[in-house]
Amino acid sequence: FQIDAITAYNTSSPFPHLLPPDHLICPLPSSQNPWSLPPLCPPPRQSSSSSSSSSSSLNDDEEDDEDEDPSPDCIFTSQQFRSSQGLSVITSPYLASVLLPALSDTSLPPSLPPSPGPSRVPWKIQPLPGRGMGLVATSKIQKHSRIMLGYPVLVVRLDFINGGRYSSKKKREMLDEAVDRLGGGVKKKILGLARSGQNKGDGVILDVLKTNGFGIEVGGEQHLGLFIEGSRVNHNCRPNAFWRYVPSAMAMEVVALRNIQPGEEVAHSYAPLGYTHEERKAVLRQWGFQCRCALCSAPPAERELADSRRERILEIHQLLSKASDIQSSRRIDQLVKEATTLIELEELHPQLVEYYVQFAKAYMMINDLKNGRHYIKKADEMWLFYGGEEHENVEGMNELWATLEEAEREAEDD
Ligand SMILES: C[S@@+](CC[C@H](N)C(=O)[O-])C[C@H]1O[C@@H](n2cnc3c(N)ncnc32)[C@H](O)[C@@H]1O
Repeated sequence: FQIDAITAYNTSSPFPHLLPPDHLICPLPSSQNPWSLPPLCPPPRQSSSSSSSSSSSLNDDEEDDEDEDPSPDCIFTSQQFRSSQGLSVITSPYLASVLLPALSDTSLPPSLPPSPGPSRVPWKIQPLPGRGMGLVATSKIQKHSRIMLGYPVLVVRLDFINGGRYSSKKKREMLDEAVDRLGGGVKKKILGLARSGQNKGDGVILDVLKTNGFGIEVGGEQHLGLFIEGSRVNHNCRPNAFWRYVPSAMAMEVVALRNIQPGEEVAHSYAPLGYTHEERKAVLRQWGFQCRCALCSAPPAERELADSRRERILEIHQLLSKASDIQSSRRIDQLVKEATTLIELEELHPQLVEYYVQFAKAYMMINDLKNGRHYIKKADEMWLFYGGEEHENVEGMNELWATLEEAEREAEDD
């Protein structure tokens, strides 16, 4: 199983052998050290190496790979993080340094308070048939409003988990230590996320991470973030919510895609939007469960209709990528309208971001710059909403604007 995805010194460490030689201690002057305990850096195995592309897992101790990363993964802990919620990180010293600006509570914008405060949340966590615990709305939730705000308790570099630089035993010890450093209350909450059947013993933290971790990027590298309440949001193939990550604050927001009525479950999609039933099944198998959302439990005819619409949406994407062959603005208008309607029928609204970009490119290919501008603007607005101001495609959008503006200048010159 391949999964995608920060702290003071504990003298009672159960792993004294993990204590690093001097040169492995993160070299921060103590006055600037944001971590409540000294980082703990067990040396990686001599002959093994890291590899995010490796197929190794915790059960595969003998993995070797060509790219060698000489830096160790260390355990960093801040017990003060977010009004003393606490945070442990397992990553390289360099990547941990990337997180430093996000650690302080005082630099957070007003929209991202360090703790939820006394305000009442519009949901509760309760058992749901066939889906374990889940989030259920207790009052009406407005479209596009924030449903939940959370900060991670654990962030673990994916390469640490999937790579072969540490033995399975060492990985488990480090994960246990990272959680122990957070104190009994947080540890209990983390263990409370374990699947029934998974006892609280060996390897349980890894299992909790695999089934609940959110993929987040730190310094361009994938990490898994564990958010206690966010972990309770189930999957739905027609989601009514999505999650948005704000890297500079390490904040996870769950946001409503549409109005949600009291009693409705709040769920987001763990699989890429637009996949067919079989494609979703394959992705969710990796998460270790069989989906029991309304669409997956619907009669075959309903699922087939959804599949055929999703296949057609993708087909239109491909047709539009060859818009220069079409050369008919009427035909492009038709395809744009058809894709928009199908995306709405399938309730895949976040997919519109990608499609608006495609519509813009198609119009630009046939020199319809007015429509090109219209859809770039719409895509930009949607990227901002779905991805936040720090969204991953800021550069892509800037390039698209630059291409359009150049084409507009050329058209004016002509
Ligand atoms: C991130 S957790 C969500 C919270 C979880 N239900 C709980 O009780 O803590 C993911 C797990 O929830 C269950 N789950 C989530 N969405 C589901 C769905 N649509 N159908 C069935 N099980 C689901 C699966 O067991 C999955 O491994």
